[in-house]
Amino acid sequence: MNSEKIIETTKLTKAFGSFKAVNEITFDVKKGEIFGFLGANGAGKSTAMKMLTGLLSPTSGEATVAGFDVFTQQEKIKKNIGYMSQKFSLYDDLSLLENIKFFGGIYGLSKEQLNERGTAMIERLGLSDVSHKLLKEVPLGWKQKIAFSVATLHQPKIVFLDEPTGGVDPITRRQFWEMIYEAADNDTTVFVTTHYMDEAEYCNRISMMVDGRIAGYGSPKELKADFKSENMDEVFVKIARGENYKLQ
Ligand SMILES: Nc1ncnc2c1ncn2[C@@H]1O[C@H](COP(=O)(O)OP(=O)(O)OP(=O)(O)O)[C@@H](O)[C@H]1O
Repeated sequence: MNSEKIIETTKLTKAFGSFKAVNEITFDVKKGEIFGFLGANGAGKSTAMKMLTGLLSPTSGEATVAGFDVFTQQEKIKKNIGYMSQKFSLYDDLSLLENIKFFGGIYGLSKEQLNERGTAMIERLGLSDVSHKLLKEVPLGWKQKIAFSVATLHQPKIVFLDEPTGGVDPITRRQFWEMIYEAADNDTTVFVTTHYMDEAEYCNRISMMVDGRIAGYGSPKELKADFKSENMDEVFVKIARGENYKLQ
């Protein structure tokens, strides 16, 4: 990780009528960082993420993603990012390798790149022997790994992961996080939402949202010190209860 900012927001806001789903959030993400974006249900994470991925126009404030403006350069942003959602939209009736190639094609990779990177990816995942299996035949944990591979095959500058490990067991989650570390080691910035507080500990820095605003921001170590907590679970509970913090 270096000190170059790859995402930067200033008072970024999204209002639906008079309701501010995201209310003046200011934060930055550094290149190669694993940045955790946390908050209770309805705190405004998805709305913020949609603005940062060029899917939703902000109401006010400022933000750049990979150097591009979220108000005016949304198409350029989309070309420079990868995205994986909890409800990953891979095809159940395609094989693992076919899914990788199909979605890699959508991201604009050539046939040669798809063959080369798709096969290398499958090998790295240890799934070579089963690459012909249909997606519907494999466990959830494998699907998530494939979805992550698809989101990073075009080697984006930033990958956005929306609750990528929902519903899988701790060992599979741990393996998934190894992929995240590997991507970050290769200078891909990782922006990840999660409800698992053990995963929050794996992030370099975190922002925690409450009611559209940022209520906690810093490394896990800093947040534990700020909130006089032993672990991130405790930090989260204190923030969710509205204890001990100043909203941004
Ligand atoms: N299009 C919309 N119109 C009106 N209100 C909306 C719209 N989208 C989201 N909201 C509201 O904005 C608030 C924040 O929603 P958002 O989905 O961003 O939260 P979240 O933190 O991602 O929650 P979750 O973890 O449940 O996905 C919620 O109160 C939601 O009902």
